[in-house]
Order: sequence, then structure tokens, then C-alpha cells
Amino acid sequence: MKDVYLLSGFLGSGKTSLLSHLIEQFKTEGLKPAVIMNELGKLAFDSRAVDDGIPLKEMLEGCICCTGSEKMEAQLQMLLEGEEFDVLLIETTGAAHPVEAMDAVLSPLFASRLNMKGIITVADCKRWLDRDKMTPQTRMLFFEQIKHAHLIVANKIDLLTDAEILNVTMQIQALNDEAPIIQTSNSKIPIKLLKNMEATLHEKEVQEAAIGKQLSLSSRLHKFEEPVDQEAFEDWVRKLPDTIYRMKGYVPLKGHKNPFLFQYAYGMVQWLPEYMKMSPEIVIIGDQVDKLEIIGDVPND
Ligand SMILES: Nc1nc2c(ncn2[C@@H]2O[C@H](COP(=O)(O)OP(=O)(O)OP(=O)(O)O)[C@@H](O)[C@H]2O)c(=O)[nH]1
Repeated sequence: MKDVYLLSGFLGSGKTSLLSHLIEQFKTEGLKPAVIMNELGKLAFDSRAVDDGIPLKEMLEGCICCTGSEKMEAQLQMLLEGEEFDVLLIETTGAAHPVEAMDAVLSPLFASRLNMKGIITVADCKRWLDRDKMTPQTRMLFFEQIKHAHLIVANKIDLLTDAEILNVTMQIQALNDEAPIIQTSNSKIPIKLLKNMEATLHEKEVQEAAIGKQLSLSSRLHKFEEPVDQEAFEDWVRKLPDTIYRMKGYVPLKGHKNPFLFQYAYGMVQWLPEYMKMSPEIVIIGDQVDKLEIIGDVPND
């Protein structure tokens, strides 16, 4: 039997960071992980976090729970038949309801081969502080991901004061008092915490889990035709509405040869130079992204 872990958590909370740490630690223990990544939006962007040599299946467009379990089952079948691995890590999109995603893995087809260890939810502590600014449906998803976790990673504590860390941890724990909670920066958790996980899924939970389908979250791919001025771009980012939760991709900046790797999660911008000429496009995820005006706007559709 191969152990399966489902990595859940809101958009930009730190799931890919968690994935990288877990892969490293499994490898140090001599175990070979395989990965299924599910990206909302069209860029298979996070797969850069997975080294060569690690079996990887990507599910682009839509999320595991919304495209139905068939696509997921096909990916699992291919992995089980075509690849050697010891443990499977599934990163769900931040817009997925974790129980529905878990349900997709629990097909009778794999009952004798896959052992669902449980859901690890990365909770963005910074976003928690401002949860009232989210739309009610999105906030509900944020809570649901925490409620159904078997292990909670309270992440981004580097952005909080000590008093805030204490408060936020207690509030998160109050939503789900059964799952152990660990405070982290960059989702750095020791792998030994995973070993004791035991998933328990009740029929009732699966039926109640329809919430993800009512979300208004959507994604938009934007291609840049011209390089943009970094300062003007950051100014545009600062003025974005609170309902834009996540952006990532490559932005062509004036005065630089290659587009920069750009990440945005909860008000925080990160730039990294890129040594290859990547396609200058970003994915924007939020509520009502279609109405958003983008700097240097030339919509890609
Ligand atoms: N300050 C701070 N930044 C963090 C921390 N963890 C992750 N980040 C940053 O937050 C951004 C999102 O991190 P990811 O690990 O890609 O998050 P994700 O949940 O995989 O994002 P999606 O797949 O888009 O939902 C990146 O810019 C990270 O560098 C943390 O603990 N502190």
C-alpha cells in the first residue's frame, strides 16, 4: 500500500512550499514520492518545485473536485501502472474543497493500493487576520479547508507579532480541535508529523461538501505584449481589490532581458530573476477577475 497525502489550503497559503519540503524529506529517508498537482488556471507553474526524476502528473484547468473524479482516477491509474514510487503527494488547487478532492482518491479501484493518510491544510495566518474582507463564500471555503484537515499548518507566522500568532492559532484550533496544529514559516514541517495521520471520512461530510461548487472564484490568464515599468506595475498591484487572492507567472519588466518570475499572495509581492526567456504571462485568481483592468492591458482571449 502506498500512503497518500492531500495538501489543501487557500490560494497562496504555502502548499507548494510544503510540497518541496516534504519531497526533500521523503528523499532523505530513501522514499520516492510521486506528485499530482492540480492548477487552477492554465500555467503548469508550480511544477518547477518538483525535481526531475519525481513522477509528476499535472491536472490543469479546473480542479480535482470540479472536473469529477474520472480525470483524477486516470492520473492515479497511470501513476500506479507506469511509475515506481513509495508515497503520493497530491496538491489541490486553493479553490478546491478538500473533502471532495479526497473523495476522488478514495475510489474502490485503488482501495487495495492506496492508503489515504489524510488532509494537510496550510492555513495562511496573515489572511486569517483579514478574513472578514473575503466574500462570504470564499471565507467559507477557507474555513472548510481548515475544518476538514487532519493536520493544520499555521503558516506565514513570520508576518505576525507574537500576540497575533497566539490568537490566530487559538482561533484556527477552535474551528477544528481534533487536528494537531503546527506554526510555521514557509510551511517547514518535520515529516514525522505525517506518520501518525489517519484519515477518517464520514459519509455525512461528503454530502455536505458541495460548497466549492458555489464559489465565484475564477482565474484569468493575461499575456503581456510589452514590457511594463516595475514601479507602475507594483502600484497597480497595491490598488487591486481585496478579492484578488493570487497571481503568479512571468512579467516582462522594462530594462530587463527576460521576464521576471512574479508571485503575489495576500498583498505580498515577490520577484525573482529568470535566466530563461519564459512566456510573459500571469494567472490571476480571485472573485470576478473578468472585470479587472490590467496594467498594459491586452486580454488574452
Ligand atoms: N512571508 C512568507 N511568505 C510565504 C510563506 N510561505 C509561502 N510564502 C510565499 O507565499 C507565496 C505563495 O506560496 P506557495 O507555496 O506557492 O503557495 P500555494 O498555496 O502553493 O499557492 P497556490 O498554488 O497558488 O494556491 C510565495 O511567494 C511564497 O514564497 C511564509 O511562511 N512567509
